Amino acid sequence: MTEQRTDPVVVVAGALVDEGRLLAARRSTPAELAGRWELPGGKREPGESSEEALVRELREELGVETEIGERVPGEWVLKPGYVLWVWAVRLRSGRPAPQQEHDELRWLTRDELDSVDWLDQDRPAVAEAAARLLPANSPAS
Ligand SMILES: Nc1nc2c([nH]c(=O)n2[C@H]2C[C@H](O)[C@@H](COP(=O)(O)OP(=O)(O)OP(=O)(O)O)O2)c(=O)[nH]1
Repeated sequence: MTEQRTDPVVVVAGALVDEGRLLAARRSTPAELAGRWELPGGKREPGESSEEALVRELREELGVETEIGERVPGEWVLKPGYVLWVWAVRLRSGRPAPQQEHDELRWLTRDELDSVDWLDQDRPAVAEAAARLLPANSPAS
């Protein structure tokens, strides 16, 4: 018998960077993920490109308009059948504010990345995004 294979579900997420800081978002749902930190985003809907999905998700989840930049190379398994793809994202307008899916947002310098409890499966993606997108040291204050 031939093995049945289906493509994994792609979760698209944004590495929003502003003034040398990366935006981390704390999930408020579902219960098993609540309190853990992630890169905001979500699943693509049928017919949407990844970039379109990400712009929509960031509008819904943070209330902002964004410009999608380069993809952060890599693909991270979130759970069986789900993979995470990440893009560099810049703010076009608005100031991110938590909506339904999150209850707190924080802008983190590279030195502060370990100060939040990232979802385990997000850690390698966050490390890769930070290595590519954040300055090596905290910006001078
Ligand atoms: N958005 C996002 N989801 C993540 C990350 N890491 C991680 O394991 N996940 C999981 C949580 C969810 O099971 C799934 C994404 O679902 P979601 O709830 O954010 O997406 P969505 O907005 O399309 O949700 P829905 O309409 O199906 O409720 O991936 C991450 O960094 N960002």
